[in-house]
Amino acid sequence: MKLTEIELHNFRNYVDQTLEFSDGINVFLGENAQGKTNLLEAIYVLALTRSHRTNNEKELINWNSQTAQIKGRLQKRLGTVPIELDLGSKGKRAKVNHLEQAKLSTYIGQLNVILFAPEDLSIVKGAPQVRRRFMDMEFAQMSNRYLYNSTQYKKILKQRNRYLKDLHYKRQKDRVYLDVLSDQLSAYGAEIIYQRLQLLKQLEKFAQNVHSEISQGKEQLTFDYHTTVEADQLGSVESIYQSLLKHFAAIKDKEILRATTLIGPQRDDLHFVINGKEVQSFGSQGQQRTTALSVKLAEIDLMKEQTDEYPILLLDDVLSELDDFRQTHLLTAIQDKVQTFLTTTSLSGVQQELLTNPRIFRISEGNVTLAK
Ligand SMILES: Nc1ncnc2c1ncn2[C@@H]1O[C@H](COP(=O)(O)OP(=O)(O)OP(=O)(O)O)[C@@H](O)[C@H]1O
Repeated sequence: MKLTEIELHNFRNYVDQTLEFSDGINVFLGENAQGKTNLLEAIYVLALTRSHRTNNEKELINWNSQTAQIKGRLQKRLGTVPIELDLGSKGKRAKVNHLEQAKLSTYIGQLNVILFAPEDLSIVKGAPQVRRRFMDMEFAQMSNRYLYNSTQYKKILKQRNRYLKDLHYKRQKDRVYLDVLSDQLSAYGAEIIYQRLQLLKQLEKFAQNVHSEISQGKEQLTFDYHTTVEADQLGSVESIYQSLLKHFAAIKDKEILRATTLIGPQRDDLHFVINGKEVQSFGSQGQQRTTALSVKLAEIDLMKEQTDEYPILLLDDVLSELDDFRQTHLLTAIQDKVQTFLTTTSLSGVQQELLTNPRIFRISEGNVTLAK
């Protein structure tokens, strides 16, 4: 899938702007606060009807206007598709092929995007819940079964935690109901852990390729899923279920004392390992950034497997996070695969002669000129 053209009316600091894009790499180049990210945001909003930067949609509309409009032309395998999003005080209106869509859900998905912004570094550096959230969000998008299991799991987890509190504070005696909840939680938990492992295996394969390419084969990235389930019990849903049940039985008193559930997928973590060393603890800043980027870029391949079309890639201020060598390798690794849009204040670290057919837009105070 490619976005061949975008037209903006009163979107942020763009009153009337039309841009035609390259199939490969498109660069929005300029000083700070000139409107680079606004362009990337416009593409994101066109795709998902909401911004990655703000929940207040009024901010997206130019200060001197009441409405804004973003139009895009998509090149898909089956032909050209015009899409359009209108923003105003009465809400959003979306069109596909000039036809207004009754529901935004039929519109979203026309243009698939993957965004990588500096905040995504927290997948590597952040707390475990960031990684669990990452897995849950990604895998729920890819698998209805995963979404179902995690919804059920959360429901039962809530009940179980409430019951543990009752046992703790109200000194309730009936532990049989706790066993029932432990059994249900183990069943859904086992499904989740098993599916995470399967999907992580696929993601790891893709991330390994990207990482190896960016680091020129010097670094091998592997994933390590941390869970209380013993390594030799991870092979099937049934054995994970049995293991969780056994652990629940063993820690019953402790859980009542702490009044909360102490094991399960909501406590697991994902560790990233480069050449045998954990990146979170031992990786350099550059390695941590490359890892986050590799994991994010691996989603491109997973999405392609899923939807049969490549998404487009948005990179917000990512180059400055990488050394010159990795900047060039990142861009050459992705340029023939996926249409890319990136914002940067400088391209001096990139060997531009290695880019095929890049289009470089220079942005200054909301004015766009084609530099190449
Ligand atoms: N609703 C709006 N109407 C008009 N101008 C706006 C609106 N929202 C933001 N701007 C202007 O957009 C500019 C910021 O643009 P943007 O966030 O794209 O910067 P940038 O070029 O990405 O900079 P940086 O490199 O610092 O991130 C600011 O000058 C701001 O005043």
